[in-house]
Amino acid sequence: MTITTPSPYGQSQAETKPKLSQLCEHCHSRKAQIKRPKNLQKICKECFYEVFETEIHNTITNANLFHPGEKVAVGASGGKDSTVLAYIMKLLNERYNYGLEIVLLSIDEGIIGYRDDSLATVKRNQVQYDLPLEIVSYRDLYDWTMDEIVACAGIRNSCTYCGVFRRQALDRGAMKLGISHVVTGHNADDMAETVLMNLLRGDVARLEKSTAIMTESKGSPVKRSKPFKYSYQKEIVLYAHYKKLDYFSTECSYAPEAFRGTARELMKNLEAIRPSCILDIIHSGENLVLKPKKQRTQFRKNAKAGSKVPTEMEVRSDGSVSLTSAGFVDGNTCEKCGYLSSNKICKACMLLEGLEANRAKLRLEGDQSFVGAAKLTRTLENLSF
Ligand SMILES: Nc1ncnc2c1ncn2[C@@H]1O[C@H](COP(=O)(O)OP(=O)(O)OP(=O)(O)O)[C@@H](O)[C@H]1O
Repeated sequence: MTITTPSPYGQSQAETKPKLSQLCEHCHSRKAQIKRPKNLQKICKECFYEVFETEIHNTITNANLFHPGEKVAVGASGGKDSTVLAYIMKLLNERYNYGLEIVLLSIDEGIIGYRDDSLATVKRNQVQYDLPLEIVSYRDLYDWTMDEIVACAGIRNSCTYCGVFRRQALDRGAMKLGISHVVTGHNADDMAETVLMNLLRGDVARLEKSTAIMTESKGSPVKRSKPFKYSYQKEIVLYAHYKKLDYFSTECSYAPEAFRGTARELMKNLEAIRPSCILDIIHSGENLVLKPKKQRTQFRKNAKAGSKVPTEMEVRSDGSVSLTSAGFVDGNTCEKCGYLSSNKICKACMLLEGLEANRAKLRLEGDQSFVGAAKLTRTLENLSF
């Protein structure tokens, strides 16, 4: 088999699997079978499993991610990252006696032909890994599915809606299970991509948090962590492939957020020239020293006073939606849904308000059809809330 691995020096080139005569650079006894995307080391399958698993264990222990007796939910989408995460969490928990109680938590966003198929994979994983599974749907929580949202609000902002709703849905699902820690399959590529994106957008507030392995949002009792913070996407795929894990590999039916897609392309091009750049970008993000918050807040206030003042929701020129804080304090609950929120109205309710307004507008215009309504989608893509 030919593995297409980019050259670390200059132009991309197809590199073949190490020659069978080459010995593993790790154990020096077995034949090398894999060239590690992270450092181009030629190693055997067994050593690859060992280094890959040990690096994740080291990430977990260095960051003190868990404590014995803790109940942890694995955000399980059925995709490669979270499938490998569920497998590895179970494996490491048993190997190193973390003492965790692990549950699979899936969100059904209501995307026909995508999420229904990937959830079927999670249901098989539940049996394969012998882990309990909880499924929470947007339909039950918000009375909207993503298919309906896209038909109503257009495809351009779909990632924003989905991201806000999923975050809250994961929290709600975890709280329902009495769990206050969710782990997700976000990997090193995702993290480097986020650093780049925030840097390119000048989003200093997000830049500061983008390399955190554990995050706790204001107003949420559920913390999140990323045990794959230093794991390369390509290695996760190789691991899933060689371990023959059962995962769903189709991309989401809705286009990725435009700007993230561009940052991803940029990352891939950089990785092709210099594989270590993924870790280097994360390292740079970790070591960025930002101005003290007070000065930055003042700077933002001045900028706001002199220019267009962003309201609670702003549709940016690249099509993404920015939800800005209205300045309320921690510990509030949303006035509409009662869910914990640092704002008067939680982000999910703000988005739902916009959707309901659009739905009402469409009804006034006499158009009742939502699902698959291309004309409607085009019209609504020009609307902002
Ligand atoms: N529907 C979902 N239900 C539960 N967790 C989810 C869901 N979607 C995403 N996640 C969590 O968020 C992580 C990042 O999701 P993202 O949509 O960026 O997908 P991805 O990089 O393709 O990951 P995966 O391969 O696991 O689908 C996933 O690894 C998973 O842990």
